[in-house]
Amino acid sequence: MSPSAAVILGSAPESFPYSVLAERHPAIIGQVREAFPYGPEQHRALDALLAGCTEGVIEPLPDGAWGEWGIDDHVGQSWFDVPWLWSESYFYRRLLDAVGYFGDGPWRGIDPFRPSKLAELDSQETDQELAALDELASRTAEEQGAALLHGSLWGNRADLGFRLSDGEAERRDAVPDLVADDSDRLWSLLDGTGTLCLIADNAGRELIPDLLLLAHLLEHGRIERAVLHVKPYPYYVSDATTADVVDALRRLVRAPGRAAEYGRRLWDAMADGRLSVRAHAFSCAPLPYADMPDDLRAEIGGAALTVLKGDLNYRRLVGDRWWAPTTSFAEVTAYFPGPVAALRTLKSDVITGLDDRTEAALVEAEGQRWRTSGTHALIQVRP
Ligand SMILES: O=P(O)(O)OC[C@H]1O[C@](O)(CO)[C@@H](O)[C@@H]1O
Repeated sequence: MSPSAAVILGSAPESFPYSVLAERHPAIIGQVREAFPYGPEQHRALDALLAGCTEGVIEPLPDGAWGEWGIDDHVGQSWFDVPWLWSESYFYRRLLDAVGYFGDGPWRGIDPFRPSKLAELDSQETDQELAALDELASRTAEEQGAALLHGSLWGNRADLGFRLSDGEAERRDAVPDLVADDSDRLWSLLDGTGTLCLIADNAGRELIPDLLLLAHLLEHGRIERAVLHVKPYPYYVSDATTADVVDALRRLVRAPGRAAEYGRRLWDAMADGRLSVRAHAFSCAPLPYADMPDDLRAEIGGAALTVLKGDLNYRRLVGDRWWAPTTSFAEVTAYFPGPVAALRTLKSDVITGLDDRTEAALVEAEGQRWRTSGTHALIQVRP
């Protein structure tokens, strides 16, 4: 029998999910309001959303949207009483409606999070991270691959340093930064044949290292093709869309040093089809990947490996549930149509696949803070 556990809701005061619904969402509304010179219509809609998201109930979406994603089961319920994953996702959809993103007016298609994404791309930290590529050039291909894999992993914390993994340091630590590390297994699946699907997470300082990793894998013949799955519309503040991929590639090709070479190779790979971008509607669904539609299942099932980046994708991959931390990652991902890897820094309560000793050491050192602090990460693979 496949394992099961209770779905995470946002209803428990003091819990992390509750704080996201009660505090983080109102703060995001405030930031979006500040970012653009919206008119009275948008301000009124944002006011209504602010009141609704903390004290109201789930309401129908325009044009009967989300019928296939369970909205009829939730209309009339408090935002805090439906699955947290569903409620958060619904918040971003409602926010886009409020600012006219899907409307017929002049604000159609304007990403309310674009200013913060661009600021990150333009930051000094991004300059420094790209400059690190010059130093990396003298390393072996394996060392470069390991560094870029870790860059992509820790980029999920927006704290990228192209860290060459220091195995010694990790053994010295009582609680390792990396709480599970299947990277050898991951490399063994990249044998040069087939397609890698990379299901991206954030734009800016996470997407840049994701792209660098893809450039390396293509250049060194570890994969034949890559498909980068991004969001069809802005989501969870910084999630990458096609426009963000374009911005990141333009940033790379204009950078000094080796970064531009990586950018140029990716640009060429886009032109000849070895790298493509996909923005499937289900990428913004409020549901776990276990519910993915048949066309996506077939597409992903044909890949040599699918890599899911980030915390939200991890929640959707294993199911946003109160798993016991030692629940088998292989069992909860058995439904996934093909080999799958998760690269994630830990930013929410969900966790699977830990061994007893690691869990005990984490709890001993930090109570339950390790689950949400973003200071730990994992690489988990189910071949
Ligand atoms: O960008 P990531 O790694 O997907 O993290 C986003 C995470 O932040 C949260 O929105 C909480 O703040 C989680 O719901 C989500 O899992």
